[in-house]
Amino acid sequence: MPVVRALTKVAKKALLTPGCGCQVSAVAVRHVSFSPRQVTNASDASFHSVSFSETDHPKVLITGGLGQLGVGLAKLLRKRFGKNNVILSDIRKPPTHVFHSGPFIYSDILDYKNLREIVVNNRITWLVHYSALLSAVGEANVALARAVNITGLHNILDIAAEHGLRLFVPSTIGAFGPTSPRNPTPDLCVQRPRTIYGVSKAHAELMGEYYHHRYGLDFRCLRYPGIISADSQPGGGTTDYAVQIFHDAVKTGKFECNLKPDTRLPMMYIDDCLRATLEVMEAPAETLSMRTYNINAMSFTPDELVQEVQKQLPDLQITYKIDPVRQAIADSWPMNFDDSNARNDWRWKHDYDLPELVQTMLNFIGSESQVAQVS
Ligand SMILES: NC(=O)c1ccc[n+]([C@@H]2O[C@H](COP(=O)([O-])OP(=O)(O)OC[C@H]3O[C@@H](n4cnc5c(N)ncnc54)[C@H](O)[C@@H]3O)[C@@H](O)[C@H]2O)c1
Ligand SMILES: C[C@@H](O)[C@H](N)C(=O)O
Repeated sequence: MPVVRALTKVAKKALLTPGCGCQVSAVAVRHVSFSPRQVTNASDASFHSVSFSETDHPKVLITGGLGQLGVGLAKLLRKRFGKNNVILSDIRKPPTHVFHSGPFIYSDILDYKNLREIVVNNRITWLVHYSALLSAVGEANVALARAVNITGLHNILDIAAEHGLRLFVPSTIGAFGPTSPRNPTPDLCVQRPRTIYGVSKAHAELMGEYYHHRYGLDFRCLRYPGIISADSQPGGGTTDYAVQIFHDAVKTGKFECNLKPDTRLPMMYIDDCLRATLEVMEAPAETLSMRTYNINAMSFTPDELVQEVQKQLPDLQITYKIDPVRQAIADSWPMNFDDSNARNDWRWKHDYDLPELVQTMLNFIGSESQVAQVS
């Protein structure tokens, strides 16, 4: 299915599906006796009620875990901390293989009381907050994106502060805008994003850092580039073309690209992204000179990606049908990301450049499609 149609379908689904977070108008009003607003100085942050010895494994909750990144992260964290120490959650129904691979729980991040109950009953110590509406879907439904990405984040921050959790919230290249330096984009510079997604992520960075300084919240944030994965589908972003091309190339030998051939964006293979997430979560606090870091691996245009894929599949045919919404977003985003602070502070290092990415994606999708043909 062409990407544009797939996106429209995702956006419509987000608008129409009951329980997809659309109960925005009924956002839960908080009835709690504690609020970080009641904490009067940073030293009071020692109220943390959960006893968690450093020698224990963390007990992790992942919100929005059924999207492109959550299932892979759960797999990585379960390998490290044990299957039952990592709980996936979402508002969607998990596929059978995910349901049987470890603990799964329903959680709508707009339901503050339910979220708190899950954290308390499961003695959660780390929270990875993945729920969000991405850039293109967000522009198609600003009210829902504002509710999930901003109101939802407020719930997460309060619960994390209240229960002394280590909190990871991903940000994005989309937290920058047309007035930011684009080549390269450093950690600290002008941030005036022009999408609701970008505005909500810049807000998340600032709120997380504020809670860190004000209440001692252990907030950690990475700005991810566009993430490319073979066994999970992107949720409606501007960088989705760089995933879809591999599926179409293997299955039909044709690809219609919705960005111009010379649109350069930072990108990363999913294994690097998930490993970075674990590494920054495990980094000793004293190594973190900042709480929000750019991370980077490679940067390419559709034309450069096509040329690399054509080294393996020379018959691949490309056409361009530009989506004006996505093109305008991409034109306002960084072309190259400066991640030198992550590399210096906690030794971030990517494994996959463009050739390894293309080889890995084609191997995975190619072998999957062979299995499908046989069965
Ligand atoms: N994938 C990327 O390229 C990329 C790049 C930069 C940053 N990020 C960030 O990483 C995180 C995960 O990204 P992803 O690609 O897996 O996203 P995704 O869109 O694939 O998945 C998001 C998930 O959030 C869930 N969700 C929506 N409303 C919810 C609600 N009210 N309560 C609970 N869950 C809800 C959805 O059901 C979905 O499964 C997001 O915060 C995203 O902004 C992703
Ligand atoms: C870059 C990232 O945040 C997401 N893949 C998007 O395009 O919206």
